[in-house]
Amino acid sequence: MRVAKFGGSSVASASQLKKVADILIRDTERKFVVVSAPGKRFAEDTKVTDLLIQLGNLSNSNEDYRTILESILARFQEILEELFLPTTLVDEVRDKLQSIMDGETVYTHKMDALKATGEDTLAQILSLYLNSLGHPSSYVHPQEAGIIVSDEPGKAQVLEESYERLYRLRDKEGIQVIPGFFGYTKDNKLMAFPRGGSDITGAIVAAGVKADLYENFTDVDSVYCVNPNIVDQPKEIHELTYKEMRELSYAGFSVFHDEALIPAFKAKIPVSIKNTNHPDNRGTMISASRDLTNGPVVGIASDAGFLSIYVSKYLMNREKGFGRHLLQILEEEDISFEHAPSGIDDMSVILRENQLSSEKEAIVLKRIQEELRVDTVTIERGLAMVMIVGEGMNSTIGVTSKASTAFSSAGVNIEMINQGSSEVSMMFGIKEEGIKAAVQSLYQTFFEA
Ligand SMILES: Nc1ncnc2c1ncn2[C@@H]1O[C@H](COP(=O)(O)OP(=O)(O)O)[C@@H](O)[C@H]1O
Ligand SMILES: N[C@@H](CC(=O)OP(=O)(O)O)C(=O)O
Repeated sequence: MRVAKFGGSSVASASQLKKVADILIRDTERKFVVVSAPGKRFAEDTKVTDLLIQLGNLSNSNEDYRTILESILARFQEILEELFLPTTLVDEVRDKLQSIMDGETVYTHKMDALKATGEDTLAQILSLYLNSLGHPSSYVHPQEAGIIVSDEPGKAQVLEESYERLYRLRDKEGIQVIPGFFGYTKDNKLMAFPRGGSDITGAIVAAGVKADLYENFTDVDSVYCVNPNIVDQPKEIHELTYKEMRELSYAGFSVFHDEALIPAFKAKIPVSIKNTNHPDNRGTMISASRDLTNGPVVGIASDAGFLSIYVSKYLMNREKGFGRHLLQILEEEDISFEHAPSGIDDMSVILRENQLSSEKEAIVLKRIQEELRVDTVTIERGLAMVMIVGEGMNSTIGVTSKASTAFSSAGVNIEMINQGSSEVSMMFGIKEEGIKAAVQSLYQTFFEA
């Protein structure tokens, strides 16, 4: 039994949905389907989720949202018409969006409820379409499926009890279509996962129903060893371990959500990344182990939007509780951190830039100065993290020196190295403007030399 998740690009239009139906019909093992909201049909297009967020923002600021609302409804209308399905669903969606914006109490978190409407509507459309083709299918709402999550709007996390509830879905007949991207709290509040979170729903459903395989259908033939938007036609990766994929996704391989690896990993379900447009291509298989035949480095990921808080204080190494106190200040200001490399008299804390608004920055700087009596505290924005990943990499001599040479030949200064805390990755902090040159040079060094 398999779970197939189709991303936004795979359900962006009626012609894409026809490919989805073909894939499902071809293999009766595909009993569970998780879908995203319609994504981009062409490069300059806007994802339905982004339109829904714009709708929410306009409504919150009491601005005219009619044009956006109509363009959202038009996306669904067009799909329904081209699939020869009744368009009555469009009126239901209009009423629903309107009632969310009017603040009906059932939708406690307005933005989450609006965002969820994209996947919720698409799941209903796909189920209607499969039935119209003569393949029995049912739409299963996440609440009915039993996807129970924490009360964290826009960043919900699944609760353990969901898995047992989901297991009951195994007995249902036909293809079950579940919308991705959201679940419900114990007290029935709709909560969305982080952006890109339909991958997470797919992994949760796969773990819950104890699937043999979780297939993640997208718009690329495989996971490539670098982001294809940085290097043209990079090499494909056919096998990855959970650990490798988790690190690569975290560090910028947006093809699969990093938080989707854990449920699959815990339940030991292999994940297959496939292209909806070329479903017969091999794709990428992610599992607990792989043959270590293709060199120590399997992928190079990069992500921008980080900042570093640098503090120095003479004899910091002898001051008990310094690190704890620094991190406690961040905790008390509701800021999460990503990395914290340290030296004898200094320590840096790396955060995502969106964690620290300019108001919060002033508060944090003041608190660090006053409470920790540091010699220096500075904040550097505009940083990027470049991660090279591979099982066995840290036990291979010379990887760091090859990587450093690649950075220097690209003319990119390394601001920070974090090596060794993870068994499978090495991370370099650089200035954002160096990303492209650094990744291209690393690609040449590890994959083309
Ligand atoms: N290393 C990588 N390998 C493959 N795709 C990548 C990689 N890094 C970034 N991507 C991007 O991820 C995209 C697919 O992910 P996403 O847009 O979330 O798809 P979907 O619409 O299926 O959810 C690709 O089109 C590609 O631009
Ligand atoms: N539609 C949501 C969730 C998602 O997973 O989308 P996609 O499969 O297009 O990445 C988003 O855009 O964030």
